[in-house]
Amino acid sequence: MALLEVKDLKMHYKTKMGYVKAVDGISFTLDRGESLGIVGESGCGKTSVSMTMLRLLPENGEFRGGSVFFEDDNGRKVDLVSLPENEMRKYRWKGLAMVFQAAMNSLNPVYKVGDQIVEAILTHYPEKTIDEAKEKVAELFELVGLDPKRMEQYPHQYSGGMKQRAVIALALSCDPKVIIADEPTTALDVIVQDKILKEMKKIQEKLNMAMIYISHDIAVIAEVSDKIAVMYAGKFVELADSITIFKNPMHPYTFLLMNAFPSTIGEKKKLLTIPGEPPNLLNPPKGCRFAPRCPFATEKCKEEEPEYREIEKGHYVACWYPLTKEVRDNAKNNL
Ligand SMILES: Nc1ncnc2c1ncn2[C@@H]1O[C@H](COP(=O)(O)OP(=O)(O)OP(=O)(O)O)[C@@H](O)[C@H]1O
Repeated sequence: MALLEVKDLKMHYKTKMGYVKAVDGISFTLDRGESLGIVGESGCGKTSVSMTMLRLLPENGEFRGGSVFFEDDNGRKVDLVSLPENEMRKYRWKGLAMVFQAAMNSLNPVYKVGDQIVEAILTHYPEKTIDEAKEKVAELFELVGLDPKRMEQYPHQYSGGMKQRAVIALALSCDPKVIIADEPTTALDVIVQDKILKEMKKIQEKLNMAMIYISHDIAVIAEVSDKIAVMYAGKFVELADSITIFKNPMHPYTFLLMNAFPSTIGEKKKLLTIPGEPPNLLNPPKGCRFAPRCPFATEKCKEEEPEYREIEKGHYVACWYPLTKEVRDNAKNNL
């Protein structure tokens, strides 16, 4: 069984204008040691997916259905969605831990960085002594590339990159099985960003942890993810291993997303544009949500919603007319 199995997850935000359908039927699986990248434009619901999985919803976030099966230490399959809150707490941090967007600001400025992580460890492992917790923090500092002497310092004495490393150490402190990293490095300059991502990947492999990376940048995601899910307007439109996503993107949105940004490496390519704006999630289009912006859409796409289905092994696509190489080559010259 997969470590994590998310099935038809739905969560909508209640607003004065109606319901924002931010998570609208998301399904995927994640094995031990595997990494999944979730990519999509701002506002498509990436953060909402992880918040729904962890059940950290704001007051107006309404769970609307689905399951989040997690394999616990005893090999039991637990649906996190159905657990009472006090049970769920055992799975946050120890089961699934999260590195939030702008996580660097999540360190408390008035406490020493080391003490904050010691406290997290003692909360989840009350049987540990302070010395044992400190020893663990020192190990984690080494692991994320921080000098353990810095445990005695306050957050303002850290650079942005160092704070980010400390937050990663915090996320690792309870030995989670899955880490969800939501744009973990966007506040950092590109070089530091790249370095930290690569190091996170190494740590993930070393500890055989599963990882979910969230980013709007498909190039960043590709570097660290075994498989990639492309999200559009509250839904996954395509999911496959990273190589397949790049070599054989079948959903028009994936194809356009990959060809809409200049690449710093590789051949020079003509840039394609994605016309229009993402839909308003209060009232998404009734057929395929991408149809109004899709250069390949037909009347059927505007009327009927395509099923998200496995087209070839491990390759899921929600499109009435999955792209072939021929269509893509043609489009590169003619769009
Ligand atoms: N508390 C809330 N109440 C109402 N709508 C919300 C709330 N939080 C988010 N939304 C809306 O839900 C949708 C999904 O937001 P979400 O932050 O999950 O997207 P995202 O893909 O993570 O975006 P970004 O990359 O900008 O973080 C957006 O339309 C957003 O405006």
